[in-house]
Amino acid sequence: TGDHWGYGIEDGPSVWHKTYPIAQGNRQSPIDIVPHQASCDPSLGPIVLNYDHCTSMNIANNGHSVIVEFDDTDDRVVIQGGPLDNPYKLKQFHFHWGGKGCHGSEHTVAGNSYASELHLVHWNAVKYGTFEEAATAPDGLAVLGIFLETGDDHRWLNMITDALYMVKFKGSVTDFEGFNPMCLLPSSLDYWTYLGSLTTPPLYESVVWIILREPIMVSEKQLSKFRMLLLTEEEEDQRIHMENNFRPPQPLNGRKFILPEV
Ligand SMILES: NS(=O)(=O)c1ccc(C(=O)N2CCCN(Cc3ccccc3)CC2)cc1
Ligand SMILES: [Zn+2]
Repeated sequence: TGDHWGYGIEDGPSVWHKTYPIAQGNRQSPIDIVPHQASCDPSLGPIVLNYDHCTSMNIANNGHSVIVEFDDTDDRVVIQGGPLDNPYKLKQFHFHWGGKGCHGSEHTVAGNSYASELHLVHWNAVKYGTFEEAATAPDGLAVLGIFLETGDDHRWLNMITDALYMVKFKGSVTDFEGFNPMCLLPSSLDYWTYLGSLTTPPLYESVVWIILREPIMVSEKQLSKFRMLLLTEEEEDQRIHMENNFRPPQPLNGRKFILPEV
């Protein structure tokens, strides 16, 4: 079994529906966010993040992205407020990016895509026993999406990009402890929110999306280090670089993306 999906012509987003029919479901992600078409909901409060006790464990190349995993056995790293009825616990974060000089965000804003997009994946540990169980429930996951725009060097992203050479090959993992993702947040927590799905197989429709409106700035040099990652394993002869690992926007199907009263 294992994943035989990817982002190429043969195995990319346009054929995922053959193995994962939910790809053509009615709450798929990502979407194109058109700010002036957003609905206002004054009852939506601010997002509250509490990442202070950082319990990152490792950084890994899973053949689709680079992922930093957290120890979610404690209840310390949480997101709450906004559209969320419960506190959710941080499980992992990962990135999506483009090729050299190409943009690679998943969500777009009025048709414009950013260079990259960071996803902080949280799960509803109040209602569900495990991440895997939550990942199949309509209110199981909350993913915080942050856009990355090219500009100045991001001083804290270097901690991640400096570790990427250790996880060059698919299937590689290395210790990565004590990283606090608070350092990757923009100055404003203003957000849009909508109900959607995982943007990779199995594409479960289990995600409350919270997309921050303000991007963070990273340098082209930092982004180029993500493209050094390989889709292929160490023992393989072929070396295929990991880039353009993003799904394009999906039909809204009548969904609204909402912003709190500005
Ligand atoms: N781009 S994203 O939408 O933010 C995103 C979020 C989370 C994942 C994620 O963690 N995985 C790996 C493992 C768990 N599966 C679910 C599962 C698979 C098999 C048995 C039960 C649940 C989901 C994919 C992927 C993508
Ligand atoms: Zn993602």
